[in-house]
Amino acid sequence: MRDDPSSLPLRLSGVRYSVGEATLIPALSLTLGGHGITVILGPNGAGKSLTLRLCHGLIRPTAGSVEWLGPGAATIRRRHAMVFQRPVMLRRSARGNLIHALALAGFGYRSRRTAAGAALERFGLIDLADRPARVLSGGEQQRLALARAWSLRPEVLFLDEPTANLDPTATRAVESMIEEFVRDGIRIVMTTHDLGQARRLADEVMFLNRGMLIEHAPAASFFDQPRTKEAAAFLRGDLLC
Ligand SMILES: Nc1ncnc2c1ncn2[C@@H]1O[C@H](COP(=O)(O)OP(=O)(O)OP(=O)(O)O)[C@@H](O)[C@H]1O
Repeated sequence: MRDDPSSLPLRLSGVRYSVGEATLIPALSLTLGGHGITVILGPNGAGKSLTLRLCHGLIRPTAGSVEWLGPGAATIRRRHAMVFQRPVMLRRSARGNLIHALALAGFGYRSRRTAAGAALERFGLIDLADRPARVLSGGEQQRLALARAWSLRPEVLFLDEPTANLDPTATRAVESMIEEFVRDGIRIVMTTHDLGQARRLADEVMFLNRGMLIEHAPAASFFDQPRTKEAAAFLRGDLLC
């Protein structure tokens, strides 16, 4: 568990995001605090990835605000990281990719080698350490991307469909890593299209449709008693309009 001051809660107030004439997110307000795993659900094009990108600061709202409100929010070191559906690996070994990310984050020569070794050990990647990262399988690359994010010690980790295109064994391996992150005190915010995975992992669910937050509820009540007809239809597998 971390003992440094938290940068959470994260508050989005009246966030609009437009590209040209198109308003993709009309008005999003939400607060993320506490611990555990928030799963963002919704049909294709609902705005799940855009919401993660807005939270992480990869894109800026056209209107409204994204604010980290905790006492640790002002510290210089970036407190949040994001892992994408298709991880970007540099043309170097698995270990080299970790060391490079740690160097960019300001780790010294010795400490980045130690931290990279620790991440490879911790997540069962040591046998792959010297292989070129780009020849690793999709599941191995995703585990390496997660280990790379973990090694940077983020407080919050945004994961965009971390198991898309992975087989059940690789999916399970990634889910185990996510559960370990939570045990380490990392706050997870992730998207998935896998409802089984959402049920296995989520502490709370944010359900989006057409760029709007329709429900934000504890996972048990969302799955057992969705409050809106849109969420109920989504859980039944019906098409939403
Ligand atoms: N730069 C952009 N320019 C125009 N439209 C965009 C842009 N980025 C996203 N969109 C549109 O915004 C909508 C929401 O996109 P987003 O990627 O957040 O959806 P999503 O919920 O993650 O969908 P999926 O489940 O298919 O990944 C989509 O209709 C998408 O086409």
